Amino acid sequence: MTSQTYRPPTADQIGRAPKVLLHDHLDGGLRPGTIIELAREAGYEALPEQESDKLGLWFREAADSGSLERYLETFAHTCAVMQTRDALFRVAAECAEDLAADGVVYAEVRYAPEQHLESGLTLQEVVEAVNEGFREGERRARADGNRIRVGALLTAMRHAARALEIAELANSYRDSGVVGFDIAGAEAGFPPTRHLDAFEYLKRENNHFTIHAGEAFGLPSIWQALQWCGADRLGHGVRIIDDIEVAEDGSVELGRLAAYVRDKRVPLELCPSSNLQTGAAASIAEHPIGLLRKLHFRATVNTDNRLMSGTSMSREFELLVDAFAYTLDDMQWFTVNAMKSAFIPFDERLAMINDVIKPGYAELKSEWLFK
Ligand SMILES: O=c1[nH]cnc2c1ncn2[C@H]1C[C@H](O)[C@@H](CO)O1
Ligand SMILES: [Zn+2]
Repeated sequence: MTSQTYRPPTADQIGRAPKVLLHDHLDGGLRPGTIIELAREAGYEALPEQESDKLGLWFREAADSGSLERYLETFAHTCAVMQTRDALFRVAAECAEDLAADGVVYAEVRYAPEQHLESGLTLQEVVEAVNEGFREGERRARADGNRIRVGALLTAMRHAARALEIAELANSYRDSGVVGFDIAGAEAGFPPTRHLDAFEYLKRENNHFTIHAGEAFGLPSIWQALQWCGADRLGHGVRIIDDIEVAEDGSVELGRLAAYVRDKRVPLELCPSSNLQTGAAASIAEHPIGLLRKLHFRATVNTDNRLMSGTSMSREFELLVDAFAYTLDDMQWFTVNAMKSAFIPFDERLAMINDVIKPGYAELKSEWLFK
């Protein structure tokens, strides 16, 4: 065996590798057992299953519909049990704990405050409960020997009309735990420009935002998100592939928009498993991430909704390693891309890359020498 031999990272190494997560929904990542307990406490009787394994399976199967609209229907159950301060605190704390146990060192977790007002909480109370939960989860992780930092992204629902209000909310908490803004929900029929006032406001405030675009709808959505709204990153953005042509001889031609996205280093928050469920890709092996990585787009790997996809950051990387024979160097590349694209200040991103991510991968990459 020479040092040139391909050594696929083992599942254990993938688990221990430092990982960075930019696209994860708080209401898409609850533990099934927690949903059942919270539903009992809240008197919510519409859960389709009462046993946690069965409930987890139900979410995965119900989300496996091939349509974003039907996929989104499953969130009615998670949002229903996230209506009190204690429930939000618990879900946020467990989220940080679960991510840290999976080797995630930095995460931006998003949710839509407007979906958590049914029991009388104010928008501010929602944000504060989630922030306190994240801090608690960070502390619990530390007690378990794991290190993680979690920032919140506030999402506005694109079918609703509260985007400016939520953008103002995000801005008012920018120094206390909220690192940016997003819009989510059904994409077809709800173009990003519908919320232009929110994006223009955030730009005037020198604040950061990402936009779900190019998931269920194609290039026009990506184009609007970037050129009309000024998004810093693209949530998914996977359909940028429609603007890339690969000829029979393997030569590649980028259209104007794809060239812009690559030239400007626009981060793509790719979510492979989620895309299989909503129909944006047929299999992991056929997922555009393979080509986008080869072409050096600023691609990142994300979970989207751990509950609905039955996934984790480690699992997403395991699937990619199987499909594309990725190495620890590839994993490091995706992870550094993600850290470069995070919404926290430059000096913190740099320290994360140089003092946490690179040493973590160096340690893993040298293990074969001592076997
Ligand atoms: O992948 C997605 N695309 C669009 N919207 C999504 C996706 N995953 C979750 N959402 C929605 C449903 C949640 O209730 C909301 C806030 O997290 O965001
Ligand atoms: Zn999403």
